Amino acid sequence: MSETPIFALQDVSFAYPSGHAVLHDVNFAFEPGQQIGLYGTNGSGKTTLFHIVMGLMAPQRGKVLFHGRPVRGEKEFQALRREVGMVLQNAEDQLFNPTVLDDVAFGPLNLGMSVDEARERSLATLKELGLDGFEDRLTHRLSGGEKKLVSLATILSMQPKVLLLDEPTNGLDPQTRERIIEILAALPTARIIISHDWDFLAQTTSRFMTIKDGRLVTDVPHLPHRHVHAHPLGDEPHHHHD
Ligand SMILES: Nc1ncnc2c1ncn2[C@@H]1O[C@H](COP(=O)(O)OP(=O)(O)OP(=O)(O)O)[C@@H](O)[C@H]1O
Repeated sequence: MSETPIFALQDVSFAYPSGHAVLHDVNFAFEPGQQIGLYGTNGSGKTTLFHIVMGLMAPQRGKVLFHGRPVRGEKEFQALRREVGMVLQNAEDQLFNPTVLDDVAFGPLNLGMSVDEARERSLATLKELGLDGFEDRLTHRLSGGEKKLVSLATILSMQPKVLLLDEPTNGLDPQTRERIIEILAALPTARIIISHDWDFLAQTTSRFMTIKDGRLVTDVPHLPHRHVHAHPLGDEPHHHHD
């Protein structure tokens, strides 16, 4: 018997106001403990899917469930966002405070922590990400990779139960990417990670899902290799039969 999903999408269809239909009858249940890599070609609707889960956009058909109940209003989505933290594809969209500490402490303060607790939590998170000493830096002056790391810190500092990461390794150098792998590999937190970086997904998730033509089409355990050279969901390798 499976546990109640943390969140689920039920018959979700979504089109942008331009008429561009992106998702078609998507059904998906995210169960506790799952660590999923989400793959799909550019423009296939991965980010859109995340935005619908978080309540940033409403589907024309179907619904989002949170712990088995339909999520209807902003108040209910706020409850969902306490458990599900999303790191946006574009760090610039996530950072809106003057300093790094303000940004990283924003979530914890919002969750009701005291200023001291929030500061302590934020400094610890920054340290974990190798960003000691960054707390007083001005966010708008950071490099692209640093912004990416700080945006991850703004979510990790809230210690969400589920992490939704939208292309977290984009623009990172190999060492920084490796650090993110180490951090995520050590975290037990359930997650969905959108990425085209197979090796990264192999090290930070345990299943693959693909989205194609607006439908979730694959859900397979993926290769446990540390270095994945082949496209695991691509063409079948040619088998030679005797
Ligand atoms: N605000 C919008 N208005 C109209 N169309 C949009 C809007 N945002 C996204 N789209 C279109 O919807 C489709 C899905 O976009 P989405 O960002 O979800 O794809 P994605 O799978 O995350 O892509 P990528 O891998 O390139 O980030 C794309 O064709 C995109 O051009």
